[in-house]
Amino acid sequence: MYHHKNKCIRTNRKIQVGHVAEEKSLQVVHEYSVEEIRIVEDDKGNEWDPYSWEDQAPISSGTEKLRETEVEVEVDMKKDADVEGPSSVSAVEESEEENFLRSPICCVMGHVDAGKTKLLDCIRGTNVQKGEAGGITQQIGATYLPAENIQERIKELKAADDKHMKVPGLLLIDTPGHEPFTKLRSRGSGLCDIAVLVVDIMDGLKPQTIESLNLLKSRNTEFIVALNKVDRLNGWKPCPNAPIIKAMKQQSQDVKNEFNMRVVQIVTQFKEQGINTKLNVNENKRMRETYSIVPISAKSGEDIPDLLSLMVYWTQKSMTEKLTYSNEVQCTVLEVKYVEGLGTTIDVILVNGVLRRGDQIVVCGNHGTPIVTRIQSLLTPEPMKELRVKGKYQHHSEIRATQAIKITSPQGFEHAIAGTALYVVGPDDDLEEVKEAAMEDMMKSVLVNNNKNGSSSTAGDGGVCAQASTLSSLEAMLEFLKAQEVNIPVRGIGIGPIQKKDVRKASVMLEKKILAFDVKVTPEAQKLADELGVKIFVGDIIHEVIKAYMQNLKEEKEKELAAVDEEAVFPCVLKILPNCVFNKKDPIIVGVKVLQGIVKVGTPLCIPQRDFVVIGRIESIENNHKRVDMANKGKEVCIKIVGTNPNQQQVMFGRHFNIEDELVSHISIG
Ligand SMILES: Nc1nc2c(ncn2[C@@H]2O[C@H](COP(=O)(O)OP(=O)(O)OP(=O)(O)O)[C@@H](O)[C@H]2O)c(=O)[nH]1
Repeated sequence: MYHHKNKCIRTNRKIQVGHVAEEKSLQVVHEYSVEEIRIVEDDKGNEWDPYSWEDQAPISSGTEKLRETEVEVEVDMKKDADVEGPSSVSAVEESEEENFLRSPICCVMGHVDAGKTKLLDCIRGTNVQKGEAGGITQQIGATYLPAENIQERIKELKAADDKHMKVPGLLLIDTPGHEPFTKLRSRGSGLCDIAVLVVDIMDGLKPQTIESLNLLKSRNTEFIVALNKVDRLNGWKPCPNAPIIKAMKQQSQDVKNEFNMRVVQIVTQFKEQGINTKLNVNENKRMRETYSIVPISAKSGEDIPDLLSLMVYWTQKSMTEKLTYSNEVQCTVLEVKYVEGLGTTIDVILVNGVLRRGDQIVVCGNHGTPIVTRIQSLLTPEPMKELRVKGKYQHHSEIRATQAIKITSPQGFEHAIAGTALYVVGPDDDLEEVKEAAMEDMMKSVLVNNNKNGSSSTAGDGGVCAQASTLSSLEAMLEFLKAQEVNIPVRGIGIGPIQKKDVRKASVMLEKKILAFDVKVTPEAQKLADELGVKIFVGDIIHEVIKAYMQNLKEEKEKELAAVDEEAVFPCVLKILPNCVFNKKDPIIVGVKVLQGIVKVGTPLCIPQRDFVVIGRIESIENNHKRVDMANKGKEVCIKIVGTNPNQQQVMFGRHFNIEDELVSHISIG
């Protein structure tokens, strides 16, 4: 017996169970036929006789308001006989998993003022754009478009007749176009299955269009170009909601000429970015190689149905695997927001799985500790409304993906971090493991992002651990560390006070150093650090932490060289190889052949032919790009020579010595 707390509807010889997308429509997750059903009883105790339904007019979506009905369905299905479903959703999920598609997530991107919000307003029939501060999108908004609404919008299209909509809807995410919002943009685009790149036909490609394009390219995300504001072409005659071909027929030759000229210009601009595009006049069958351009007006509505239809049919046709619904919860925090009366809430995108009221969840916390709480309420805006816009929320006991949801919890989400994953703690999960996984995931993504954006931290095995009080201060610190003049590679990161586990992590690294910004070191951690030889540089100002680290590095180098001084110098004679002078002055980097003896790191070198002028000391030796400590007679290696005494005159290849001179170990130096 399955207990369906969802709304359901009866149709001829069938009962459909699912989630209500809006008053009159149901996102069907299971359909039982008359033959499968034995008893159906609703929450009022009324028994529904399936066999008499044949004679009744069907009660189906669009004909009457759906009732909040709790139904008990006793189903005579052998394959489901052993399954005890805790709720409607889980009762159906196993049998449906194979062929149930989730709604695609579509991210709307583009340069500032290209018309992203206006486009969404036009699709929804709302006016978010006017309500935004200065008309600028400040956060990522999300809107769910149920299939029924999409079908309504595209019903006039010829192509819609012979296509079947398999996805339950479309989740649209509006991202800000202003420069400071790069992080938000990458957050939104990271979630999306397909994107709409909005380009103003009058402006063409602008810096943030190119930035969005690069994000999409780096993530291999397919996209459609919405060439917006066609109504701004001089002399344009508006044709609301008309397909572009029809609208173009109404235009004068001058308008057509200007349109063609601008399209050619924009196609060329995309080509310059390595992207092939073409107007989507007939169906674009080579969409992966050639991206479609759909000319639209978000103001007067031209070609919007075509754009919607392309988004839906292209995703469901080409991304079946990606869109196949999975029970495993995949959920990302998009925004952390304080809402009057609700406290600090999180807006999440549920990509897969089900969230239920009362679920225990784990979310990454800004101070290094994860937030463990329970879902107090699951809220969605009314369908076709935006999550950002204040209004009435619908309350749910459970929600199946794909959806944008506002979540509240008893203690709020004050320190939750946007852009990180939300985990549900299942009955068999170990809470500690889930907490660790949540924080690990976040740390990894911060480090990967940092490395991707040009950090040198991947160079060699070296690198420090960086730790700060909050995520944003950690990100700021990482920015400083990778600045060209500093360039300190980072191997590990952490948030919050330095504890024993952080010291242990650093102790297994080559450098054994922690740079700590604005955090405390627990006494136990400091004790362990002393035992394990981990150096911790702490400070409230990033520059000072870096300065202390640099100073220590310099002192260590000097100590190393001094230690080498005390060692016996091995005699060697080196010949400079032709075309192998890579740096002419301090540090001199040259390829040499060992003619006599052994060349070792630390060996001071001089030039007998030039009055034994000392050119410096060998700091490192590389053989086939690998660091070595020494090289024997006959070997060809690359050596780096650093000056020994800052007060001495700098020796330079080409001025003080040249290719004919042999380099010889200087036995009496030090
Ligand atoms: N004529 C015309 N104006 C439009 C169209 N689409 C948008 N606009 C106008 O362009 C301006 C910017 O539109 P928005 O929708 O706020 O642009 P946006 O891309 O969301 O901008 P950000 O949120 O700042 O990134 C507004 O004044 C809109 O009214 C269009 O199709 N035609």
